[in-house]
Parts: sequence; C-alpha cells; structure tokens
Amino acid sequence: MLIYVNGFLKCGAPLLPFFTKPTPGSYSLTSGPRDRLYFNNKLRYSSKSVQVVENSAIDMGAKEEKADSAALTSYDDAMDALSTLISRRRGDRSPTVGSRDKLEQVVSYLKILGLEDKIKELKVIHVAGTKGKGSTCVFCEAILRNCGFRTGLFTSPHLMDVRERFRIDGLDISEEKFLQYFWECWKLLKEKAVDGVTMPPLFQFLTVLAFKIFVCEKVDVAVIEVGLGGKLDSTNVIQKPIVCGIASLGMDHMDILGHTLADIAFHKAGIFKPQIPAFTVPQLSEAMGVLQETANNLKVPLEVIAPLDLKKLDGIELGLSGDHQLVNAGLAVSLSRCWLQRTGNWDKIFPNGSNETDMPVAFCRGLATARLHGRAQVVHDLVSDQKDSMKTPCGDLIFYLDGAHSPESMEACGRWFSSAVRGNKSLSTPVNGYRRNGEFGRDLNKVSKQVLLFNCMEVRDPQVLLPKLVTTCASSGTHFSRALFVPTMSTYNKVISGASAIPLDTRRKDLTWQFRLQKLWERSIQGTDTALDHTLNPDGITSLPPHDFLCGDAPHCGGPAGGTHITSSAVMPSLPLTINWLRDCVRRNPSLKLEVLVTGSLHLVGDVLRLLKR
Ligand SMILES: Nc1ncnc2c1ncn2[C@@H]1O[C@H](COP(=O)(O)OP(=O)(O)OP(=O)(O)O)[C@@H](O)[C@H]1O
Ligand SMILES: [Mg+2]
Ligand SMILES: [Mg+2]
Repeated sequence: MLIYVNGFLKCGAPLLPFFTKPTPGSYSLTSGPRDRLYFNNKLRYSSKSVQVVENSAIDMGAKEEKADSAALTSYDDAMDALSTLISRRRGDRSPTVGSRDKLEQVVSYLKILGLEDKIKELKVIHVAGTKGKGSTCVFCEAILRNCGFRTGLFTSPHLMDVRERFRIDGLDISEEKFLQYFWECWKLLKEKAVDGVTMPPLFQFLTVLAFKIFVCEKVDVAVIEVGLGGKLDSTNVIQKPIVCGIASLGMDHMDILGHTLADIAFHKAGIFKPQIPAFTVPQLSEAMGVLQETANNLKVPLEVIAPLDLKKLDGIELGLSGDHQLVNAGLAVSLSRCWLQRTGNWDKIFPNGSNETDMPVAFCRGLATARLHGRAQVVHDLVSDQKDSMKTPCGDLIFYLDGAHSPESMEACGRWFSSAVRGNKSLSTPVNGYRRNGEFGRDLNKVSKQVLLFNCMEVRDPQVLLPKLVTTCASSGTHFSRALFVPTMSTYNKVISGASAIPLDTRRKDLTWQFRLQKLWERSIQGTDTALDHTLNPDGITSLPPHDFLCGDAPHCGGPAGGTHITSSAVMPSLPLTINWLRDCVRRNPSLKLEVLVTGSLHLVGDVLRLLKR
C-alpha cells in the first residue's frame, strides 16, 4: 500500500482522507521525483527511469524465482513482467481477423487458473460503449457500495498506475494484494507456456487477473468495463451477467470495429446475452436499430434511459463533472437498480417500498462521490515562489484535465471546459491536498487566459478533433489564447507504476507529429501560415517560449533565434519542461491566471497528473 501526501490523486475513492493506511509490514513512500523507498520488513531502495525499457533486456527468470515469495518482489518487477506482454505498439492493431479464437484463448487461460467455473458465480454488470463506459461503471460501483455491497470494479485504461484498473470496495487494489494475485496468475500461465500455450497479450492478462481478484476477494458485485468493442473483447467470456449496459456510441476504433455506426453498434451489442436485460442511452437511429435488432434476436429486454434529471438529486452534484455525465449517471442508476432487483436485494434494502421513480439516498451518495481520474478533473496547482512561498505573490495555475480523444468526447470536453472556466468552482482539487487561506479567492484582479495543452495519438484525426474542440468552446464564448503541442512521456512498451521516476528532461528527438499538430492549428484554426516554414524544421527546437508568451492574445512573433514560439502556438520539447515553464510563467506574472485544458490523449492526461502530484 502506498502512502501519498496528495491522497486524492492516488486513491480515486470517495470520502478518503489525504493519506491511506498502510497494511502491516509493507508500505512505501515517495520521497522525491526520482527516488522511492520500500519498507518491506527490510529496507529497499529503488530508482528507475520511466523511459523505454527494452523488453528483451529484462531478466524475467530471476524475477519469477523471486516471485516464489511475492512479498519480496518489488512492484517494478511486476511492471517489467507485464511490459513483456505488450505485443505491439498501441494504435497499431490489425483488424479482428481470427479474433474469435481470442475468446477461446481467454477461456483456456481461465481454465489454467482454475477460474472457469468460479467466474460463473460472479454477479456481473457488463458495460460496453464508445464513450462513458468507465464513468458509468464507476457510478454503478459507487451506488452499490453505498447500498452496502462489496464491490469489484475493472476499468480501462489506467492513467498513472495499472492498479487503478482494479478497485475493491472503491479503492485501487493494494500493492501487496496486487503482487500476490499477479504472480499467482503469472506463474501458472508461464508453467503452461512450455506446453505450447502462449502467454496472453496485456489486456487478456489484465482481464483474467481481474477475474482472479474478484473471485478471491469474494466481491458481491463485479462491475466490468469492456476493453474494446464488445463481441470479441476479452471480457466477453462472461456468459451470464446480471445486466448489460451500452453507453454512448460514436465513431472510434473504426480500423477494428468497422466504418459505420451500425458496424460499431453490432460489436457493442455483442455483449448482450439471451434474455438478460440490457439498458442503453439515447443513440442515433443507425446505432439504435442495430442494438434493438440484436436484442430482439436474443429476447433481451432493452430499455433506453434518458439522462438523469438533476431535480432527482435533491441539490447534490454528481461526482463526475460535465453535462454528459448526466447521461452516464442515468444509465448507471438503471443498471444498479436492475442488479439489485435481479439479485433479490432491492426489497431487502428498500423494504418500505421505494418505488421505481424514487432516488434512494444511497444512490445519491454513490452518484455524488464517484471519482475517475482524468475525466473532467480540475487540479489547482499550488505554485509558489520556491524560496518564500507565503510572501511572494504569484499568478494562478489551474489544470483542467479530460482524456477526450474522439470527436464526440471532444465536444463533451469543450462544453465542460467552457462551463467550468465560467463557473470556475466545480471539482477543485488542490494538488497537495490542502488549500491556503484565500488561495482561490484572490483572483478578482487577475487576467484569465485559457491555454490548450494538446497531444493525440497518430491514429487519431486531429483535423477533426481540434476544430470540434475549438468550435464547441467558441460557441459558448471560450477562446484559447495559446495552444501548446507536447509529446507524451509514457511509452507504449512499458507499463509504469505511479511511483516510477520521471526524468526532468524527456526531450523527444522527433517532434514531427507535434509540428504537424501545430501546423494544423495555425492553418485551420488560426487561419494563418505565419512562420510555419520555421516550425517545420523540428531540429530548430532548442528553447522554450519567453515567459510573456502566454500573456497576450495577439499573434506573437519573434523571440530568441531558434526558439519555437510562433503566432498563437508553440511546440514544447517535453512535458516536464512544459509544466515547469507554466509554473514559471505564473510566478513571474502575479496578475496572470492560467486555465490550462489538457486533452486529446489519456496518456497525456495521465502524464500531467503524475507530474503534478510530485
Ligand atoms: N456520455 C458521453 N458522451 C460523450 N462523451 C463522453 C460521455 N461520457 C464521457 N465522455 C467523454 O469521454 C471521456 C472518457 O470517459 P470515460 O472514461 O467514461 O469513457 P470510456 O468509454 O471508458 O472511454 P475509453 O474509451 O477511454 O475507455 C471523458 O473524459 C469525456 O470527455
Ligand atoms: Mg475507447
Ligand atoms: Mg474506459
């Protein structure tokens, strides 16, 4: 179990204190950006780089031997082992040829682990969808936990630490338990690997690990988010869920799921099981037709649920911000109610005849306390003068983090950001877990600037994403004065832990993609080609923009020779340098209030969160 000073960022669970209790005999402290101390009966010290670790260089044999005593293996060893399961670069997936075998493969792994029959006893809520799956699952988990049940939650992806994917009773699984279950599964599968069974790819492994955890932890309910699609997803080995949900459908992963909404809906409806009730949210008719047809074929009662009516919440706010969360919350309420009814618990818990239209108090508590990192999350960075933190005034730096990366979610993100900067009082999370007096009350005379910090994976289409974001924001009066394009730190061939060290200078040599994003921004958003020739040469990037770059609204030209800033945007050489530079900007400009929207990629959002919590 980790102790973090900034508990909120790590725990993601409601009503948590700002630190978590260590389990006896095993705990660790983050002691600085590069160091991590383990106390595990005897003192150990570990320092690792977050940079790429070549899979071939990993001596897994030695680590597996150590795994005989799970307590003696470090978390980083497990991450190294997991990283060997990453079969190819993310976003580089081939279509689903032969994927049906994949489900059989998952079943064979479950057999090896002795879980094939046991998972039939899990009381599962299974949720697919293009957007809002994770949020819907988190709401369901929080509702049922507040109804008194022991909950298991499996979501994807993770942002800072792989354990975020597995929550027991609302908390990320502890390191100790994770290591125990991880190595148990790892060793059994590895033993069979010699008989010609190959080790599963990463997501299949994580899925069977989730089942292992939920069975061993004896959860009352297992809330399971589909990884990708539905029909052929590893989680679809669940034969008889209690209830299924389909969150909002849209265009994503077309290379795998197909190029029409109907194709995509077909895959998502693949989680429906004969006669098991299902719920969905309002969808475009092309998608709804397919969902309904599949439901009819399987005699599935399918109900379309309207967004949650705020009036039912008796004045409380949802734990996840943004109007789109009302859609997810409505779905979660119906899924949870159905789960309670079909497991025979509804009448026990609400014996006094709480009817269908009532919103039980436990449901409200769950909806209000649900948390999910990097989805419409606001983090106030406590910038201070390093030498004299209380006396020297400096500007404000607020990060608005949302991992939107599809056209529909960009719109949802834009609407949320606009209303959040207008209200500027939603879920504010001081990064160090405390607020100083007047910390956020002193902005009356400050000049607010909205800045975009963006990156997206190369498989995405920024020509769609960026205009969607900008026009949605503009339609409600929010305009970005500057855009910063930055490479992410996370690499796709290494699973990292939340405590992995972050090198201060993670300059990428190849910034071609970021320059392309900038070019697109300048051409299609700003309508200018100014100085683009200069930026087309990634080698020209040697310095950060001057600190007053963010102060103005007008196009900003010039700057130091070889500098990267042009017009309204800049390519930044690395994320850690960018965060430090933003902090310096507000230190030097006490009248500046920077509202930075971080979006386009969950990896980017995860990296920023990891940097902010240091
Ligand atoms: N109902 C919705 N409609 C449109 N966009 C949404 C909706 N719910 C969430 N989003 C957007 O999608 C992002 C991801 O939300 P969430 O994690 O709940 O979805 P997901 O389906 O699990 O996504 P992923 O594909 O990343 O696993 C949010 O940050 C938000 O921008
Ligand atoms: Mg997705
Ligand atoms: Mg998700």
